[in-house]
Amino acid sequence: MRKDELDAPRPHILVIDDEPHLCELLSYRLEHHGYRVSTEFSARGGLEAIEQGSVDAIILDLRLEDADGIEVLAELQKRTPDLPVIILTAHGTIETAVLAIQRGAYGFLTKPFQDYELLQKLAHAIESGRLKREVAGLRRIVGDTSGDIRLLGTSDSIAAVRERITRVAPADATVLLLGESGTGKELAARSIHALSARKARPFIAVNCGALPAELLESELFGHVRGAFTGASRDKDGLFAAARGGTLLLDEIGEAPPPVQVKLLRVLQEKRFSKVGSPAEEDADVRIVAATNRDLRAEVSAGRFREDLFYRLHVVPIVMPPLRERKDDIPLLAELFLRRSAARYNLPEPHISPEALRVLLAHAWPGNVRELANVMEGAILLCQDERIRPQHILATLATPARAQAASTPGEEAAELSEVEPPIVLPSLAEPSAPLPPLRAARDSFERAYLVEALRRAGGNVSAAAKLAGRNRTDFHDLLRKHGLSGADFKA
Ligand SMILES: Nc1ncnc2c1ncn2[C@@H]1O[C@H](COP(=O)(O)OP(=O)(O)OP(=O)(O)O)[C@@H](O)[C@H]1O
Repeated sequence: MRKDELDAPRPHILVIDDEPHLCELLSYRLEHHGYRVSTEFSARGGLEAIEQGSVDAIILDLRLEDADGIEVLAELQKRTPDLPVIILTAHGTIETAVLAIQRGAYGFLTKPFQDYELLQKLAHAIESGRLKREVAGLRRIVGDTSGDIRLLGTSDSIAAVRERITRVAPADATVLLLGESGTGKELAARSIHALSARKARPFIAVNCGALPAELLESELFGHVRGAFTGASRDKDGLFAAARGGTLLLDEIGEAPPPVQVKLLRVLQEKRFSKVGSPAEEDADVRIVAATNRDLRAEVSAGRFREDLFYRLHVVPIVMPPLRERKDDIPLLAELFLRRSAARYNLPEPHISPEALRVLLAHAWPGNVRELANVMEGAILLCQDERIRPQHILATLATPARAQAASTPGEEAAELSEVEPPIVLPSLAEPSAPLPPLRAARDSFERAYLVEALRRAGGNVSAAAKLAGRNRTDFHDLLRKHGLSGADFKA
């Protein structure tokens, strides 16, 4: 080994796998190649371990005894988005591994794997994590705002939301953000934090619907050693981590009843206790909650506590759906086009007036998130300086196609040429920029889902069957692409 290699700190790998034998084997192999290795046998232990910091990459088994690997991955992504995760999977679970990649895992290895595969993937993953952190650091230095927290748009309704945010942000009042998926609730929460006196302290978002009650409770409030099997040490929760800052309770409508009880106490008394401990601590945290459910209906149905509802409903802010503020579409579409062009290092095309009309005709069930995805797909399909209707239609849901195709004249002729249901970036065109594999795969996946829904007449179970996927996975895919079965019903 060279001297500089000896001096360099050894990359730290965290292995989360409930098979002790495999953990031992991986440690042995990786340590032999100069890595520092820690192992955890449970999701809970793994999540605790990354809080100690200093991990460079994670190897995660998708089948853990105490949690579903996909959910653990989502949690890891939320807490440490730049930390690369390599998934370990057995034969026969490749589909899940692919889903994990779509959810942000760096890569996957199928058991049994060869040393060279493991080492190669790890080296790439660590390098990619390092670059991401470096870029994020540079962005902070040059004040780049592509991770922007402003709610853009010139419509009256979004201007009213911005104004309300500006007014309530400095006060410490609890804010409840209501609105469909993809309307910008999380972005609004970040704006509130950034405009408040707490801005120098942490902003932490937690999805209350993603974890089982017990795990969520310990995530939020922490636990003491011995509180439950496997609680081998005291651990702080997110209320402690966000001290002085803001905690976004996302999908609050899905919070399990025991967690609702504890949250009510925090809102009433500003105090909480760790799981398993009688001692109380101050909750110096501003709470922002968000939901796409009708919380009043949840209260009436007995699924959400009425007292908690009133505690949260201090300052409600309703995020308008994109279809009700179509004036914002041109500006947002341009913005997402510019961002995607920068991301893929492509020239910035213009949106043709015909393409803009298609954008304006669509109902946007997935709201701003869907628009961002469609513009990303369009730039990858576009081969010159103009985004045309077919680039939009290739990744857009059916209703816009139907509405746009009824437009008279030349434009309708252009639209009728775009029927092929699944359009791939033209790989046969050597002069066209080759999109990154992942983006091309996403673009294809979306067009495929649109076609499956169209053929199944909007029936999600039937479409899932056509695609050979189970209903839950299929729903996840639809959500990812901002698609809804309802839009394909006759
Ligand atoms: N007005 C806006 N200006 C700029 N970007 C926006 C705006 N609204 C939403 N976005 C972007 O759209 C995407 C979805 O927004 P966000 O995650 O905040 O929505 P959400 O309502 O929290 O969705 P969900 O309920 O599914 O969690 C994000 O990338 C966000 O930055």
